[in-house]
Amino acid sequence: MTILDKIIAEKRQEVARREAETPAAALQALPPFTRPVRSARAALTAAGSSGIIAEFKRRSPSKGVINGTAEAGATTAGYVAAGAAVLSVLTDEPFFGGTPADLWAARAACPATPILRKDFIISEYQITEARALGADLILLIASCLTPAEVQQFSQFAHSLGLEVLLEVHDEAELRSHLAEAVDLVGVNNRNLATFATDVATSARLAALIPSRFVRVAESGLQHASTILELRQAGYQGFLIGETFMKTADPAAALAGLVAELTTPVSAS
Ligand SMILES: O=C(O)c1ccccc1NCC(=O)[C@H](O)[C@H](O)COP(=O)(O)O
Repeated sequence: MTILDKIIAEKRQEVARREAETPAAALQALPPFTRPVRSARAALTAAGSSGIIAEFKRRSPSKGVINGTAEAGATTAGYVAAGAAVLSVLTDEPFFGGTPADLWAARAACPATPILRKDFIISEYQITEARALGADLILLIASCLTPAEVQQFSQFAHSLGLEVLLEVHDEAELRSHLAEAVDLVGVNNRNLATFATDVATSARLAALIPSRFVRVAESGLQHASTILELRQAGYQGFLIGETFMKTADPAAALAGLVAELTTPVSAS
């Protein structure tokens, strides 16, 4: 059993529990359910966008504790001030130490910035929950879903006004799961079964993603030079968690990266 199998098995129990506690109708009655959605597509493709999707990530199965003290509202507000185009907030508790309350806190602190609910979506209930928590887009992971589920969940997300980021890791997943209904396509450089991370994965798959989708490179990104290379390859979004969160000041780490991305290379 891989870690992903374990995450999904636990997620099925968690979702059943949450749905029994708070039915979808109750979520639909919460004020954020009808708030205007901010478009991640628009934020990533706007002129001058940093393209950075800055992630609030306390811990992970591959790295253990990354940051045991950061608070979601303050950290995401710092990210926005430092130039993040989009925010990502992990809401999985057992494996990542995130909570739905983290998403609430980020939403309250950053009303104008698109927020990705980063979780392992396996049911429409979680998409309704994402909307009620104040998210603007959801993640669908190809390796956890059938192509038919990607289609169904994308259409359901759109019916709630949410955008969809489809995550793939290789050519086969891209071929089998890419659906017209998704808005952004992310290439995860991390193999979720083995944790092996190689940024060359994004470079390899770039040309296979039709340009009508916003391309997002995910995981293992550390250096401005890598981001500049991936921009050349056609990427407009760069999902980064650990590189920022492992520092004492995640927002300052992001500000440093943004400064490097915008500093012209000297001709000497
Ligand atoms: O990060 C993990 O160890 C992990 C393990 C199993 C499933 C998902 C996992 N990560 C989720 C992500 O996609 C990353 O949080 C995201 O792409 C940011 O990655 P990084 O910049 O390397 O923190």
